[in-house]
Amino acid sequence: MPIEINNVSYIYAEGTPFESVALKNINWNIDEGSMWVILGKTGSGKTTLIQTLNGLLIPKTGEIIIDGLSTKNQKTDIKKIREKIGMVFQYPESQFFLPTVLEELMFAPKNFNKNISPNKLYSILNLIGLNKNFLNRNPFALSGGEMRRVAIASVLSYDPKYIIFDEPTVGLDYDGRKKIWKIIDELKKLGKTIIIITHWLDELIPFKPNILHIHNHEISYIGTFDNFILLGEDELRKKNIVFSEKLKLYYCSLKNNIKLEKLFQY
Ligand SMILES: Nc1ncnc2c1ncn2[C@@H]1O[C@H](COP(=O)(O)OP(=O)(O)OP(=O)(O)O)[C@@H](O)[C@H]1O
Repeated sequence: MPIEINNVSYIYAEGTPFESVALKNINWNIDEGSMWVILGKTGSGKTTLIQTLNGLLIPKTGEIIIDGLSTKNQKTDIKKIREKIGMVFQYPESQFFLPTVLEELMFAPKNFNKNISPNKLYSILNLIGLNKNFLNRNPFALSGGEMRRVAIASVLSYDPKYIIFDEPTVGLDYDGRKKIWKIIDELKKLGKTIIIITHWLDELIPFKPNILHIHNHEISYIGTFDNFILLGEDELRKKNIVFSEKLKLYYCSLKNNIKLEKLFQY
């Protein structure tokens, strides 16, 4: 199993008056090439969970194993884990710190002692839909959508096997969101394992990712996309999921076994 999360709990500031429980008894296996979405209302523990995956946070209770490497084993080289798990943060500008896009894209491979050929660089630019001229641009002087795509490119530059997206489409218009979902679709086709935090479930209908729903820091649902939707509007409202018109239509198509897939494509 490429990623195993075994009975993980996480408490911030444990043993102090500021103690705050973030995760309780999380058990989750992530297969290679699979796609997952993590849902849950604000404060439920989503960010904490993804931060435990690449060793940014080490749980005291339970264990996380990435391709056989435990994040809590003192002998594990945490850099090896970080190289496998790319994180695209919610606010891309928080990831940038160099004056040009080219330097941003070259930084991580250098850090992981990896070469990135010009061809590889151009294929990444092609995938994210930006031309060569962007390489000389200041990353802070790009539009929100362009910044988001450069942030994805900087993660792709070191070719991680697993890619985590924290709210990848937040703040973008329809066109910008569509571009991001198309990139994610390409990455899925390339065999990457993809984990996404989002609140907009209806945008994910074309992908039908597996769902991990967290409520009060515990897993309240783990399973397929369609079975989650089939829980229905009332049950999903309790899980803080907005049952949009699009989700309602999809729910009806599932209930009545009518194929409407084409309607939901980008
Ligand atoms: N650095 C921290 N110190 C103390 N408590 C924290 C810290 N970070 C998060 N928490 C608490 O842990 C719990 C889980 O937070 P987390 O950020 O993982 O939730 P989330 O589901 O990602 O929320 P959001 O959707 O708002 O990003 C919350 O109660 C939060 O207040």
